[in-house]
Amino acid sequence: MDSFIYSILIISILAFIIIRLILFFSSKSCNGVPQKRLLLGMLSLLFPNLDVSVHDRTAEMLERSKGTIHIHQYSWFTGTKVLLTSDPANVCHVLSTNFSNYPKGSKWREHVDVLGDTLFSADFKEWEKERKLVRSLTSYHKFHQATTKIVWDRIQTGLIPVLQHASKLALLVDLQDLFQKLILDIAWMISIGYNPNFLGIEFRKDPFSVALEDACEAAFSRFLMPHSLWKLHRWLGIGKEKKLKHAWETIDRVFADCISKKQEESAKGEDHQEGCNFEGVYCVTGEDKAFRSAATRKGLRDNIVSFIFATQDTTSSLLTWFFYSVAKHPSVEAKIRDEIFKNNPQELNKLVYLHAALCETLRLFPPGPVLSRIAVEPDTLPSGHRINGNTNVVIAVHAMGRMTSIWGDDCHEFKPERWITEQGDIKRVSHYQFPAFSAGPRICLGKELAFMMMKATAATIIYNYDIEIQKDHPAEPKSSVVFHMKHGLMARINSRGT
Ligand code: HEM
Repeated sequence: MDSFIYSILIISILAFIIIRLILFFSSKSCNGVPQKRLLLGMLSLLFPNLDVSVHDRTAEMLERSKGTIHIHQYSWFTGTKVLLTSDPANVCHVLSTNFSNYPKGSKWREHVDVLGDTLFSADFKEWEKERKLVRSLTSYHKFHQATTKIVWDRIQTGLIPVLQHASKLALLVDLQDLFQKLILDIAWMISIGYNPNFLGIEFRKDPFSVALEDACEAAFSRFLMPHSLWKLHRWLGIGKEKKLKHAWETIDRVFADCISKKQEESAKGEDHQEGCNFEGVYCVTGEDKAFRSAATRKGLRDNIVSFIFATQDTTSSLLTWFFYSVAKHPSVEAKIRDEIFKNNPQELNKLVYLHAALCETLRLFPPGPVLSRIAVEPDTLPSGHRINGNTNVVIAVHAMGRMTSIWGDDCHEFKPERWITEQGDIKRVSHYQFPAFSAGPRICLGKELAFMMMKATAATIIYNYDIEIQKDHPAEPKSSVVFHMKHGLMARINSRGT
């Protein structure tokens, strides 16, 4: 029955799309870009798993239209007009100068409803309050000390034994899966001081990461579909909505399990993280002294799930693309290793070339391929485009990393050197030109933490092991709000005996 309803739905949607495409192609060109190319570009944004080179074509198309495309015709599909931009001046205007006119909007909140009511989905006053709360945690000096300790401890006692085991038995392992588990354990430790130990030589199933990935895919497909269509899917309990329902249950179950185990540990006096995690921050700020009550437990659940999502999906995705890129560029790997040997793998601030190689990965494979905002009032952008209220402004973060107008003719090359000044420091690049961590008042709150985790993990692995990526492994991105690898990254790990 389920597949019957699904087939009928797919046939009617396809018929609808074909008719609309015929009408679409018969209309005139937009900004001098032929409609066929425009459609291809839109499709690449909507279905990033077509292949990575389609993203290059989106960048080309944006370049031809001077960085901005106003797609009036697209409104038939989502019910909203779309303006796609890669122009740094527009990015600055939307994310900073005219910030109050560009919230994420109520649809965004609905698309990521699995995260609950948190900083990520809030706008205006509610967002200000949430941001203040999370900031009070991330800028707390004890939080930095505690996170650094947690990260190194998980690498030494969690990651190294797994890599040693895989190396000894010459196992083929999925690096993406390893990074997801490592960062997940770290994120749980940071948020409530409890280690669920997903990373281990038993290669235990990790239902939480799978659930988060499914939730990301469902959120992405909601962005692509007309509102009423995904709601119909949800009502019928089919497709990605069915997966999301299961994912939601899993997330809630794992959350409840971790919280109760944490409470057991606390009751036994094994709590070593007083005042520097989410549980603690509620106490530190006096926001929510009674967080254990049912009403505030939801607040705690939403904040923790969002924090883990922000930390785990982004950082593990970037680490995966980093090892993929480094494997394709042995000279870069040699330079990173040389730098680590000259310094100490734990002195992360001295590892400038490694930092540059991570920035280069962020440029070419940003974990968040697009940023989306909704205009409240009509506005004129610095590029001269006039938009109506309710226009969806999409910042093409992924395409921006692949544009000659921003990065020069060698923009497709993986060249960490572009991030290093003549004095040997990291080059400062405007966030409006490189919005991988977003920019303006809503800029990512975890940039330093992310770099610390990525550098510590990468330095440890490159210092101790040779990573041999499986030949001809397909490196395709998933169709998701996060740029995960669709088939993971299979590799063998050879110990260097250092
Ligand atoms: C490579 C790693 C990371 C990348 C590329 C990244 C990127 C981003 C981006 C693009 C946004 C803006 C999203 C939007 O406005 O739609 C964001 C927001 C945010 N990130 Fe990160 N992030 C990373 C790691 C982290 C980590 C480790 C944390 C943990 C503290 C974190 C915490 C946050 C928070 C709390 C926000 C919401 C800020 C707000 O809306 O005011 N991120 N991040």
